[in-house]
Amino acid sequence: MAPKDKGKKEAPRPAAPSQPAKQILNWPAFTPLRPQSDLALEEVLPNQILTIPNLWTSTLCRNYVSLLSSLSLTTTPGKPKRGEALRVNDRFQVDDPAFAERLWSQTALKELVTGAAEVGTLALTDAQRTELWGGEVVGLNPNIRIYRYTKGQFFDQHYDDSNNVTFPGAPPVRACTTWTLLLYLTSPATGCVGGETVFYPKPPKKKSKEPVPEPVIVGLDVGMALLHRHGADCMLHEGREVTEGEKWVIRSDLCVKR
Ligand SMILES: O=C(O)CCC(=O)C(=O)O
Ligand SMILES: [Fe+2]
Repeated sequence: MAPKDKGKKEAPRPAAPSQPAKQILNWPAFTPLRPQSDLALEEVLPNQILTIPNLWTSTLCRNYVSLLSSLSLTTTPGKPKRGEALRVNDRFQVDDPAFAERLWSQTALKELVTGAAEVGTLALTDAQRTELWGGEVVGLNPNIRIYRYTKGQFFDQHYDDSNNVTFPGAPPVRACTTWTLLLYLTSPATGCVGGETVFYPKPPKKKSKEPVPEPVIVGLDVGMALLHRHGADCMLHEGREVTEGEKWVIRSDLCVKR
């Protein structure tokens, strides 16, 4: 749950189940990729916002954008329900456990997040890592969302909720989401202007003389993954308006055992 009374929530998933991925998409292989030793988790705001620059190469991002451009995306309604954030973008959603597993295991994500990589991880004990991710990370949310923002589109301020997820298998693994994953496929280098993801630290109490903290602005960077804590400790955030070109993002979430 997001902090109470402090802002809007992202709209829940539509009730209608997504279509099986195989009927729709043949996701290209994750190639080329940089060697894992070139990649690192970077702290933008410790405990809240982390990035992995170049998780995907620009070639891979370009190939995905050209595939995704052929999909028929749904434009979200301009009028949100009460309590939901205004979001104007084009999106495609699919339940695809196999793709989520590939994105987790066939990129540097799993090794960097779990601390298995030799370089580029955060210097944490196992207990600190469990605390950071909110439990034992088991993979990515199979609910994969693709966003395209064209000129004038944006995602207004909101909090991301935690959701329960069940990973298929024998036995199935019961998990819940704890961090949002955004993978940016475009940036100013591909002609996309604006679209930054902006986080608003909690303002000080009314009587406090503390200054209002500056927002944390994460600019788009082709192939960069952004992870931010969600659920009860989610920061208020938004996807700023795109003013030129197209912003493409793949969204999933880190899942921990429950
Ligand atoms: O597109 C962005 O920069 C933000 C997306 C977002 O906040 C979300 O998917 O919940
Ligand atoms: Fe969000």
